[in-house]
Amino acid sequence: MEKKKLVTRYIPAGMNLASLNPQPAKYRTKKCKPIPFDKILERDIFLSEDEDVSTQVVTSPPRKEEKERQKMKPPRTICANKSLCFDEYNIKITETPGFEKIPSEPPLVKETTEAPVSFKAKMFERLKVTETPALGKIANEPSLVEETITPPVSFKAKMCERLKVTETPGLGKIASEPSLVVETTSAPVSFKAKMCERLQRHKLKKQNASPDSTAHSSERQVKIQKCECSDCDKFASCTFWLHNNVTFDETGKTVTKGLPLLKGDPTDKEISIFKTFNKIILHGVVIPKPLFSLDETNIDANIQKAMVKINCASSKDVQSYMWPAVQRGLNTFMIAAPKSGKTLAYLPAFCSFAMEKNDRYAELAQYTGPLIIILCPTSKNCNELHDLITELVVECWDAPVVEVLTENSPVQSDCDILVTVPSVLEECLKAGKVSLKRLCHLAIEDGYFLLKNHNQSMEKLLKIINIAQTNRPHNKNIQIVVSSEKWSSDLELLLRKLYVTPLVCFEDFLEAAVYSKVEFKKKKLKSLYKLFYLDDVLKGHYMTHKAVVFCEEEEIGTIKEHLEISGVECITISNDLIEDEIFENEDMWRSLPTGQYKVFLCTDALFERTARVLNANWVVHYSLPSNWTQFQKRFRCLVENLCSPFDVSDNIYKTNDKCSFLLIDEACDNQIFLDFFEVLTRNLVTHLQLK
Ligand SMILES: Nc1ncnc2c1ncn2[C@@H]1O[C@H](COP(=O)(O)OP(=O)(O)OP(=O)(O)O)[C@@H](O)[C@H]1O
Repeated sequence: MEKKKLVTRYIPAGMNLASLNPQPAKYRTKKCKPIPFDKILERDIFLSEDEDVSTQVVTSPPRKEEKERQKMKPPRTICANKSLCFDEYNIKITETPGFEKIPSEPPLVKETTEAPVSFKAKMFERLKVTETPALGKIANEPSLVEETITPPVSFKAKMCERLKVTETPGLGKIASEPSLVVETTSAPVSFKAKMCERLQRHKLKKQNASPDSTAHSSERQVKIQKCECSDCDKFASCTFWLHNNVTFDETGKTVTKGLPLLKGDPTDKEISIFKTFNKIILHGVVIPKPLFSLDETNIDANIQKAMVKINCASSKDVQSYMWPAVQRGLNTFMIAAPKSGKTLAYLPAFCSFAMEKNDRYAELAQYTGPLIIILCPTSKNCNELHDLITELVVECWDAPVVEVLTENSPVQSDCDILVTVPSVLEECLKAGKVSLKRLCHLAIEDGYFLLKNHNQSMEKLLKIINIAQTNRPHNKNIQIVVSSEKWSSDLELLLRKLYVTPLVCFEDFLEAAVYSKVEFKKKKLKSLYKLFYLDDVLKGHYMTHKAVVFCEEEEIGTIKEHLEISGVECITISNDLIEDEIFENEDMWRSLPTGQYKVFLCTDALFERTARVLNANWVVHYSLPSNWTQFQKRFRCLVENLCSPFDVSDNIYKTNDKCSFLLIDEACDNQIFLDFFEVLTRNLVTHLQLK
């Protein structure tokens, strides 16, 4: 049926129409029974075909004239119920398909003189009929009907209240609820229009939810009334981290979700490849081909120019592997020394992503919130990072919008890169000032520090991001990049919990040993007894556990002699050997079969001249080196036996599979000892909880 707009006038809710505008007796119906609202026919609401809609009146005529006009008018049969009286008052109804059609056609009844209260009653009646669990029940309808003398605002306010209370994410909020309450003198049509629009939206969403609309997707399809996981329950009941136009609770709607950030139960044996490239240890399911210069990457040309300007045209060791990995969207953990280029390993790629947002993330254009979040330990770090980004994008005409958030304040809606600290992000999410709907990349600077010292905020953020990611109405995943100077049990927990196993990259052999759960043993004793202790450690084990012993140059002769007297065979390299002889010795040691191993005895300086002493099981620190860096480098001898925490079984310590023995005597350098002690404590406590 073709719809026509109806000319009518505003009747404030609650006003007794009969008293305002009494009808001549001849037009009054005889005790006409009110007809329930849901029985009203479409034709009762719309004008008949021959009605001239061009004569729509927008303003009410003067009351006297109007009365006269009413008297002259023949009785109308437009409304089945006088309480609607749409044709007689200037209410302009813009009926939309959102209103349900009324199926049965009751006989038409002439206009009645019933009070406008019935309009409210009908509205309630109608709402009751179309009641859904999402809208909830009206608690005190009868009393509402009685309140006909209350000002019109109360009806609207109550309706608003009701809508507000029963609001669900599926229905979305009415954009301007407060104004509805305030605008008590404006025409109720706006309220009605909103109701219509809302119903229409609801109906449209139902239509759009046909399986075909998402059938093309190859990702996980989750049928959402509400997904059955408890996370979704949480999401449905607590929407503070997302704004309110997400549509998840639509009956029968199929939504394609992205992969979660975290998984429920960690599984073993996930990392299959462990590779060592000169100074870099990589562990991951896939290891991308390294790139050694900027022009091999897909980083934006203008960002490359900026990198060249700051003398970063060729990659640092970590960057060689991280540039391609980050570019491919892999989750990555990089553990390397301070100023080793960790930030510039991911930042240029992230800035490029933000600049390509119109192509790369076209489907996210309708959402707000940052595409990239970078979490730093302090506000100072945030500002430094902001400066670095500015340096990188200075030449770009389409530079991303970058915002540093160091206090709880609203984030620009067009922000692409948000740099902040965990506690502030947590607060902003709670306050609904940041949306995660567009988030596709998350960088955690100094992961060791953040997971240890901001563990509670980090815990919440990771969980919230995980929930948000699995409940967003699109299938984009969130890439996570963690940079850190140290490895810890907190990082291990995060590694195990990430749904997509990351590529782990170490530039530090000691940190890789911590990662691989090498057992660290220490013995404090007088230097006189060190030789005897060394005997004890090696005798009976050295043939089955390849050992490298580090000592001072002047100690080599004594140790070798002592060990040989005890029946422990050694291979030594000393300063008087030329390169070829060193190579021969290390080659021989490398190729010894199990059960016939010999101890490899060397100094730090000589060890640095070797390239292939990589497959030891034990590293014995007979003497400490002069600095911490040399100490860290000693762990290179274990590198071929390192494995991921996924591969380490519980009884690893009982097998003495990979061990470090530290002999501490009077000559021990205090600082190295303290640093080493700190390493020992790393795996003792896990601060993060990601249940
Ligand atoms: N490829 C490169 N070539 C030359 N210099 C580089 C390169 N990458 C980074 N640098 C320089 O190294 C310094 C540190 O870089 P970056 O901030 O990326 O390291 P980082 O490991 O993240 O540092 P931090 O320990 O402060 O976190 C910067 O001054 C930067 O200019």
